[in-house]
Amino acid sequence: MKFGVVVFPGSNCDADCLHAIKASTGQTVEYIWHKAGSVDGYDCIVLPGGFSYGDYLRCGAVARFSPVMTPVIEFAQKGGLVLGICNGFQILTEAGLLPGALHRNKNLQFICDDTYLRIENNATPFTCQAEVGQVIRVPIAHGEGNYYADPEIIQQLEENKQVIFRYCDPYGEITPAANPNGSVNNIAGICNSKGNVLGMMPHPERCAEAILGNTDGQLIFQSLLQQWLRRCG
Ligand SMILES: NC(=O)CC[C@H](N)C(=O)O
Repeated sequence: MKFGVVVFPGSNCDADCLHAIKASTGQTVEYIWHKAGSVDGYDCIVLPGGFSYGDYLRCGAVARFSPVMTPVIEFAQKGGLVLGICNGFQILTEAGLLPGALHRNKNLQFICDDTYLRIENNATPFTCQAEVGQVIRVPIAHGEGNYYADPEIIQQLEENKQVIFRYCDPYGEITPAANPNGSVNNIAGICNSKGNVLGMMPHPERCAEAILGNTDGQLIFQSLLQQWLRRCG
């Protein structure tokens, strides 16, 4: 399986992603420069976290027009796997590959903290190695992570089980206190209706190695590998 991690000007989690995906899956992982005109040959595209284009206008609003986004959108529309982490999630909403938007955090501050996430759906390529209801600990680091969509969109997301991760307490309870940024329904990550595009604000690449004291993030990368082996192996 071949992963590609897109590097935008201002990405700062690209190296972490490349390293964590390699360490978690043993697969080939390469950088893709934002000016690339093609993503041919990749099985999964990762849009990493960071401050693409200095977060000018809104987070992700400029990166969405990077040349690489044309082939990434085509790849996603053909069913290719796309994972957006933090700034990557923001870029996916700006590009229209995922519904809704990431607003400023409710407290208007940049938040860097550990969060607990409840896995809401394991019938996706990103969570097939997880149990529904499983709680994982994954850090966040963002200023604009407050997920918002119109009530009709939220209803659709909930009915179609497109909410994949929800902020919860350590016991899996979805409480207002466990919601770090004001996201509607404690939403931390969603997928598109086909299930091949996922955006999440927390950073699995920052908790995917024993030396970091937390390997929970491996679950996402290992799920991607397992579903690929099942389909193509
Ligand atoms: N870690 C990140 O990707 C941060 C995303 C974005 N710059 C924000 O602050 O919300």
